[in-house]
Amino acid sequence: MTGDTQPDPVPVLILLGPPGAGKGTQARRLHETFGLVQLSTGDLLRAAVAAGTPAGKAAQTVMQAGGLVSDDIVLAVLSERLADPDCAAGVVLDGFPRTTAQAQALDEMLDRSGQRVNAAISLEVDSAGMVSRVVGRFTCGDCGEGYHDSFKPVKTTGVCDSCGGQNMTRRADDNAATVMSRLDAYHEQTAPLIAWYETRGALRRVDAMGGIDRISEDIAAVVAAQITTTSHHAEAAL
Ligand SMILES: Nc1ncnc2c1ncn2[C@@H]1O[C@H](COP(=O)(O)OP(=O)(O)O)[C@@H](O)[C@H]1O
Repeated sequence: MTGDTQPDPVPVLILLGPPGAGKGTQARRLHETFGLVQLSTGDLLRAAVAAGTPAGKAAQTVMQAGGLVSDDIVLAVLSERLADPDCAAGVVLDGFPRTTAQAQALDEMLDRSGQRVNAAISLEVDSAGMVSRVVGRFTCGDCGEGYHDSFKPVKTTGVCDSCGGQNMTRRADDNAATVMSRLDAYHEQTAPLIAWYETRGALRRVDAMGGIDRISEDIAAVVAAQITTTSHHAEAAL
């Protein structure tokens, strides 16, 4: 420990990139490789919608239209989840921050517990190809494995190749019209965060157009360096 009140710093990683860039897939792999907790504000909001909470009811219409949910709602669901004990292992944020105001709020939130963003990893893709990547994708609701009608079909319709589950799910907002709006929201409100983190020396760029395994390796190299740095900081503070 670094003192009576300050816990050791834990890694805080951010995945940046448009819808379809592979943030969810790569965040899941970072969980498997490094034990980092995947915090997806999209998942947290979808859970709130499914549970019919006031936040979920307010978010639902905006999500169906492909716009951005208000910072107040997003910050509330995120900070509640961040307070869970498992997040002390380190987190990978997927889909957050999405605006400069959210990035500032995150810095303030982390600052209060002596933490900081270690790296914002930008998944660099050709945006023009993202609509076809997103429309047609589906996920195993049991193990989380991702598939696509054209690019990665299952061997047996309705059955997960990975775990054998028969619980395939498709997101309501993965239709062409909503994806176009989500891409517009990304370019207008989220893409400026790339320069924002670059200015702060935290940006790491990864080419995310190749095979999933190669991309995972490139991301893992960035994360491994950050985790080493974080533990050195903790040791130096002893
Ligand atoms: N940080 C956020 N700020 C505002 N809205 C968000 C945020 N994260 C998720 N959302 C809402 O949830 C939707 C789905 O987000 P997400 O699951 O991250 O998918 P994707 O990155 O593929 O668009 C977004 O279109 C938006 O309406």
